[in-house]
Amino acid sequence: MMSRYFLPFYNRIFSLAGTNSLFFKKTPNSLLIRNFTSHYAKKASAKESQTNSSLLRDFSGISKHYIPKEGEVLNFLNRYHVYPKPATNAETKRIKCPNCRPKKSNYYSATINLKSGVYNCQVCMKKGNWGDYVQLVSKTDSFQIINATNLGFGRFSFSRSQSEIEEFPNALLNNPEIIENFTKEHGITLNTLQEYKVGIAKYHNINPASNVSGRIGNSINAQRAEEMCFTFPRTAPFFDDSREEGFLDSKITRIKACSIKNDELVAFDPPSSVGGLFGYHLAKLECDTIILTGNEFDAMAVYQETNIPATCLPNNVYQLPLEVLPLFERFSKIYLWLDDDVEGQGAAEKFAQKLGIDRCLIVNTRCGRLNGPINASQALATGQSLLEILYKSKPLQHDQIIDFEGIKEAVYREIANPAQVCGVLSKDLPGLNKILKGHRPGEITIFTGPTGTGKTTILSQLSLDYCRSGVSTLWGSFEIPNVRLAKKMLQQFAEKDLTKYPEEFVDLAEKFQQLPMYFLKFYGSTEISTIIDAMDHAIHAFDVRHIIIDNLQFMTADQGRYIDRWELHDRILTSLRRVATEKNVHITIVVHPKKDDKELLDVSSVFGTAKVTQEADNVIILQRLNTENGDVRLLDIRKNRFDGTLAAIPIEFEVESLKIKQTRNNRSVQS
Ligand SMILES: Nc1ncnc2c1ncn2[C@@H]1O[C@H](COP(=O)(O)OP(=O)(O)OP(=O)(O)O)[C@@H](O)[C@H]1O
Repeated sequence: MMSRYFLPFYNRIFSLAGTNSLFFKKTPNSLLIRNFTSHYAKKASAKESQTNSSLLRDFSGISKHYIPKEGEVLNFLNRYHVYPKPATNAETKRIKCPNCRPKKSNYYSATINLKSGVYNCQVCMKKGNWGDYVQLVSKTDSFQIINATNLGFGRFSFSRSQSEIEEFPNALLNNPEIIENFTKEHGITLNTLQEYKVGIAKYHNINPASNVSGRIGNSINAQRAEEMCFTFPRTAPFFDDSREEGFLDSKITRIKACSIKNDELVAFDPPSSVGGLFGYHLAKLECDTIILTGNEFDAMAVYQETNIPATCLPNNVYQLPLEVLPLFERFSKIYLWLDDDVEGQGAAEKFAQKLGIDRCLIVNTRCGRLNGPINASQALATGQSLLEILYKSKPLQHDQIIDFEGIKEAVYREIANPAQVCGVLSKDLPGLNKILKGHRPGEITIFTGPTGTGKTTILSQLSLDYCRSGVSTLWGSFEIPNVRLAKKMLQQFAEKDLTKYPEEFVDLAEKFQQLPMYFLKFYGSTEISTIIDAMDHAIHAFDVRHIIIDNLQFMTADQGRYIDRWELHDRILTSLRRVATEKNVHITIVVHPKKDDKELLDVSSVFGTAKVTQEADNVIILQRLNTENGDVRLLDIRKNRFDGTLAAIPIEFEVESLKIKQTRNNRSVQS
């Protein structure tokens, strides 16, 4: 299924990022990219007869190289009530033109190819690729996805002036000892560092939450002191109209600061996400190939050894956000060189689909071996030939039918990384890992418990926990407003009552702003089709991997007047199951229990028919028991499709941090 991907939405992201940053006050990002493509088109036309129009047009949010999946075009048409009629062949259908639709005489004047999504109108002569069609049909800016920045958290502009930022590389040059240590440790030369404009500077608000693999500790309070950091600039092209013949240059749009002592401590300046990529300025106009790696060290290692421009993911998590997609449009070949493990290769496949699989090649650092270096920087450090590894890259298979040979490497990878197959681990609740083994994509979790026992509070904490380990998260809070939810989350993030420490808000908000955490603006009763559209969009635009719906009853209030309420819930569960499976995301749904006198709830207490819990992979019940020692709460895992382990964890609540933790000296109780 395909969602509505909007240009208005996309432009909003650009303008949000752009108008507020120091540099972009005069030059919003959208203008910058458009000017860049325009300039590129001018140059390209001199060399080859490229279609300028395709280079000049605005980016629709979907790459022009994107190939729709089987059935995606038809599903989209059905969703928008566009019912195609037969045309000349089975693959092509007649549709109402999205451009000249208002005129009745022009009904069904356009054709669309159900495989490629390419459309063409014989009346208004409008034609375009799948992204263009989606953009035309999805005209209304109804996407209601926001992040902490939109909620008013954090900072939008650089912490210092552009001229100070441009001095960072010189500060590095004045520190030969740092250069020597870096070169020795990573095998990356001073020349490469300079080409990438790497520098050093002091940053104080280092964020241990931004981390790809989540290997770092939890304490965010220990990081208040200033740290000397390497600075890795993100650059974007800039076209200066004022100069004769135009002038194409690049400007620094954002800095990633990374502690010299501990490269897992990271801060972004500005904290809000902005268009621009590390080393993008190295891809000159004539370049048609780029390598996308997982981090700056890999990008520099690859560029140094292959001489092919290499960049890395912008946000330190497995996320290729909409802001940077247009920067890849001009390349005809993109190598995806992410970590050769389950997570990395899963992300590489997803990004290849997003960028267009026909122009992507996937690099496996291990080249099918069970062990060895996992990424480019490790390969460089162990003396491997990066060029040889690059030559062995392979395209992603189109075919639906595959033999064992085709999946052998993926099977090896799963054998070599059993922990990653189990999913992302909770840092706050190790007891939960022992039972559920981890937070896995493609699953549905039903979370229930009596009213007011702390379901939202726990899910807020858990989602934050996974998000800090790099799981991009979308919250659908239909009961409590986003500002209240975000406030609760920020208190859990700070691990203290912020009303007592208001002076810490600014720093914390900046850290929080950098998390891949998004919120649906919908509130109260909302149609499931609207929600699925928004989910699809968030999955495409922000690589969301965890979606929380809190809660099913509020989301469906006043709906299903003509059908049974339980039947409505069944239908919704079927739709959400399909999203979880097809898009490989984890969906957690809060469902209130039936009105029941039972003190101890069980799977049959979940509101609705048995289908609700049958569709679920996990059922977690927050139990509240009145004992002689008072009120006791348990996280009771009553269904676990992954390995069947069932148990209950006694929990206690900390009022200051609004967080739960496993009760001390109290092991989980086997069900
Ligand atoms: N384990 C707990 N022990 C005591 N109080 C808690 C606990 N968890 C949350 N609370 C407090 O209880 C209140 C309700 O919490 P919360 O909104 O998370 O409950 P809920 O189960 O989601 O409610 P509802 O059923 O209305 O959706 C909040 O004020 C919260 O701080």
